[in-house]
Amino acid sequence: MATRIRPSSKRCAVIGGSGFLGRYLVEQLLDRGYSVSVFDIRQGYELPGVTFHLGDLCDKQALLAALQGVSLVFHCASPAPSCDDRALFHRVNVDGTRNVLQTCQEAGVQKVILTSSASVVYEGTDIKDGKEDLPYAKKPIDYYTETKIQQEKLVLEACDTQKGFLTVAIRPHGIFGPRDPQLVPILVDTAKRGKMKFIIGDGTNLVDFTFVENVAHGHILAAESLRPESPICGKAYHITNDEPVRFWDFMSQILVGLDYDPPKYRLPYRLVHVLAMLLWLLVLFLRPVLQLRPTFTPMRVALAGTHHYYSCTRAKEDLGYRPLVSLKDAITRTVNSYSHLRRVA
Ligand SMILES: NC(=O)C1=CN([C@@H]2O[C@H](COP(=O)(O)OP(=O)(O)OC[C@H]3O[C@@H](n4cnc5c(N)ncnc54)[C@H](OP(=O)(O)O)[C@@H]3O)[C@@H](O)[C@H]2O)C=CC1
Ligand SMILES: CC(C)=CCC[C@@H](C)[C@H]1CC[C@H]2C3=C(CC[C@]12C)[C@@]1(C)CCC(=O)C[C@@H]1CC3
Repeated sequence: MATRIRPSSKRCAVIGGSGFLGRYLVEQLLDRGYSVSVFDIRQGYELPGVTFHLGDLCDKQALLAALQGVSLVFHCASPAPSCDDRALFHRVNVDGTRNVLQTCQEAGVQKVILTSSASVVYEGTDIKDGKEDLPYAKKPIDYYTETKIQQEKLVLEACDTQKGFLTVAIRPHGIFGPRDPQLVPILVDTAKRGKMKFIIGDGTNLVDFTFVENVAHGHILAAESLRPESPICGKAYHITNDEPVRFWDFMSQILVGLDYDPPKYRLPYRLVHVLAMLLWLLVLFLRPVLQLRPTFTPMRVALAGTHHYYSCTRAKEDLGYRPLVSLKDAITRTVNSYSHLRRVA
């Protein structure tokens, strides 16, 4: 019979710890004196004090081995939203998360912190100062969001204070910062292809973009506040920069910071959305013979042309959360870190 190592409160595991957010989480945890194991399908970097366990989170035996002696688990692994593979999202985010919860219980883990997403309530229409009690989206904008909803429900429903198995979900929105493989690279690539000339809508829609260090900080506060008697058990928390910004101002600041021209011509939101829907239907129709990846998907157009910002009052009250880095400083640090993507004259 295998012997179980007694969990220590400063020993934690980060599932998805090789990824963008995961690595910041690992760095902050080390700074706070935790010993950290990373479980991921790839090893993204090397860092003294971090042990890597490579495997798929759907594989119970691999995960069980990585969770020995661990009392606290952060689960921030997911296929990238852009991959558009329904079966993969379901296998990893839903079945895989069920496996994470069962394996954590078997390994004697006491606390699970899930990285969910504020988009679990977003349906492509305006959300202004959205609170956590908004209902889950009935028509999620994509498969990624559909499975993030199911994932969050599984994790929050597994919370059982009697058994000492405690869970909480963090819902960040629009994470950005140095080393992000998504937001700035997509934006620069779009600009290089001459497709960043247009503002969709009137350009006044407000959105949350959240600096990655603030998101990691919110996760650690949640972990350290999670106790059987605390009000946070089984709840979801928005973590944002608490400074909603005009979507197009944010994009323009990054572009100008990297010497690209900001978008200046206005296009009506409804028109662009309908065109993106028609294009999407065409892509689906042609899919058996031709794989096309349009820049203007209905989901992207909705993200670019609607308000979607969220209140983080609950996190401030229950977790004592305050963003560590302001939006202004976050943008400066991010732009400076992407000097290799700067426009060459
Ligand atoms: N980025 C954002 O703006 C937002 C992100 N989130 C959530 O935050 C979390 C982290 O996002 P982010 O850091 O951007 O994502 P990343 O893709 O950078 O990190 C996720 C990590 O998980 C790994 N992974 C994927 N599938 C598996 C698997 N089956 N088993 C083990 N590891 C796996 C990935 O490997 P590989 O790279 O090889 O796939 C990657 O290393 C996700 O849950 C995401 O849904 C929520 C809101 C906004
Ligand atoms: C706040 C939030 C949910 C951010 C998510 C990040 C991405 C979804 C964005 C990163 C770059 C963005 C982008 C567009 C849409 C949203 C992003 C993919 C456009 C495609 C919107 C339409 C355009 O004119 C081009 C934009 C390129 C960058």
